[in-house]
Amino acid sequence: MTSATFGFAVQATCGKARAGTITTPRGDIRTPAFMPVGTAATVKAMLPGSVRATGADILLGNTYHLMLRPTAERIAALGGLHKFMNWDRPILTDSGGFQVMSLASLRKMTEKGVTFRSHIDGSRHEITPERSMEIQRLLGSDIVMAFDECTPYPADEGTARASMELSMRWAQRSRDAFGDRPGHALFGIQQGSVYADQRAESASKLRTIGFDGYAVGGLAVGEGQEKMFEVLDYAPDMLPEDKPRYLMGVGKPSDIVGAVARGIDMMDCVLPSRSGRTGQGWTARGQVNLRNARHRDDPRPLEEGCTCPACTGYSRAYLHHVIKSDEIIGSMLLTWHNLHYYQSLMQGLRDAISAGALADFTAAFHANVALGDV
Ligand SMILES: Nc1cc(CSc2ncc[nH]2)c2nc(N)[nH]c(=O)c2c1
Ligand SMILES: [Zn+2]
Repeated sequence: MTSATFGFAVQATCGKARAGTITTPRGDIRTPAFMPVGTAATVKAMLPGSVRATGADILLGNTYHLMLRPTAERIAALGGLHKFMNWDRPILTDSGGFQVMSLASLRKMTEKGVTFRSHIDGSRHEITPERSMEIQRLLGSDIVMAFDECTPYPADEGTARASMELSMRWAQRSRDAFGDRPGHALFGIQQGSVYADQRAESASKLRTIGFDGYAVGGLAVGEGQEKMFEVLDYAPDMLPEDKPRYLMGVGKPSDIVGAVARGIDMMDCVLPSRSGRTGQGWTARGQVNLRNARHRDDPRPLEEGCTCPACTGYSRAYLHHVIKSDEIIGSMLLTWHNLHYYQSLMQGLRDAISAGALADFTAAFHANVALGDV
């Protein structure tokens, strides 16, 4: 299905959890949704068709990486990011601030924006809310993120407040620069660290500005699952319930189950792809480290019953061998399996919410993980 405009409809709820659909001109996104990360215009070790085969409806791109190489102007001249990377479904792009703070050097932040030197070749660059909106427009992304500062953790109340207030001023400038782009969405990003009053002020400011969706930012920054859930016990409720809620940078499977139960509709994380390349397999029974010698004679698949190419075509012994030998197929198979597992988890969550049985699903999820890998 496609729609000329951007829309969101909730089809079912179970407690705070919602099952819904985001409609975009490039296709529908079933929520709760997990978005694979395609930082440099590729989900590493995967062809776009393979990403789709895992069940992904949308993937992520990165303003920071693409502005440095090959540049947004070059991608625009070549027809935009969808054509460039051969993915014709929705793309969400992050706005660049988070990556600048975590990757670039010689960073200088002012009210205007951030100047920095590229981690690739040391060249000087500047990102402002206006430049971030221009880059994401040049890329052609369907969901654009406001330019924000992800408040580091831990931050005292004064530091968190100054950071949140800067992000809210940048959110207004992002909205003003984005303009009116039917079929394209602009998402605001809530900050406020772990302080409920600041989270409320941030949400209120974002509502006043008005966005097509709202992200919970400033989490998954080292606070740990318990603290993250403590904030998620109230922060998503502060955001408009008729718009998608996106928790940025999350997470491992148990993070995802807990976040969905607290009202989150969209998540993204490099974990399934990045850890796949190091030989980590994620399964319903927990993590399996294929580098471990205990797998070298094991003829069984990574996960019994999994229908992905890694589990239907290969043994643990083979996966152990190609991972230890650093063969490219090892990254391909483990990434595919992990993304397939994550999408299966999302499908299970969507089905459980629609059946009003999320508590049972959650209990079974934790019971399976407790069984551990055999
Ligand atoms: N934890 C976390 C992760 C990300 C990157 S999400 C991402 N970008 C590309 C891939 N994934 C964040 N991004 C922004 N803009 N703001 C945040 O507060 C924030 C917090
Ligand atoms: Zn599998």
